[in-house]
Amino acid sequence: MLDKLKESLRNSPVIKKGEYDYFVNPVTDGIPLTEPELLEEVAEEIVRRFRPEADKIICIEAMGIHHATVLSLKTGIPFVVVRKRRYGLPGEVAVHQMTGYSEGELYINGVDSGDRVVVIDDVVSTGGTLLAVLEALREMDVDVRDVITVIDKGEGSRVVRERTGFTVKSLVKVDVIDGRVKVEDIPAGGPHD
Ligand SMILES: O=P(O)(O)OC[C@H]1O[C@H](OP(=O)(O)OP(=O)(O)O)[C@H](O)[C@@H]1O
Ligand code: HPA
Repeated sequence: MLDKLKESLRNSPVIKKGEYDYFVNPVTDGIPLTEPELLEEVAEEIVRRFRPEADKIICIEAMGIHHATVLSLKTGIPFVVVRKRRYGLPGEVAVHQMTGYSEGELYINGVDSGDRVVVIDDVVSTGGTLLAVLEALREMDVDVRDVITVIDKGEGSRVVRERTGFTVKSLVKVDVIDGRVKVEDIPAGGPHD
């Protein structure tokens, strides 16, 4: 199960971003090469495990977009992208994103009070991105049905659960130890489901 994903993660180079150990992988960076079979394996497993049902999929620029695209094609659920670019459209909501190595603004458009949504991203690490987006969606009275990431890294999913009550559902757990990516299965129906 998820053999392509786990193999690609184990082979991911790790770079330092300041003190942060950053693994580089097609799922999270679109490099070195994003093979359709990997995207297919990831999306198939998300559908099989979590059966997403919603009015909209919400993904976060940039590396949530390719996963949302495949999931949208598979489920027929349309998706909207939380962008790093301000549009100034009526109702736009800006949130401040902080990760383990960067910070910036994210802009939510195309999401309305009462929408039933599934939030998807490539990875949760410190939880800073999901915290900002989920708190904004709660303020907007949006009905968040599921929060899904392909990869669970570090302590971010615990932080998100403690601060928002949402359980982040992920496919695999990774940690960087001595400059190498270690991958653990998350059993289907496990603590993340
Ligand atoms: O849990 P966190 O510590 O917030 O880290 C997770 C976030 O980090 C990356 O976003 P980033 O904006 O850095 O990169 P991207 O544009 O490549 O998606 C990733 O796509 C997640 O959104
Ligand atoms: N790799 C790729 N994307 C990320 C990471 C990482 O280690 N942490 C947060 N986003």
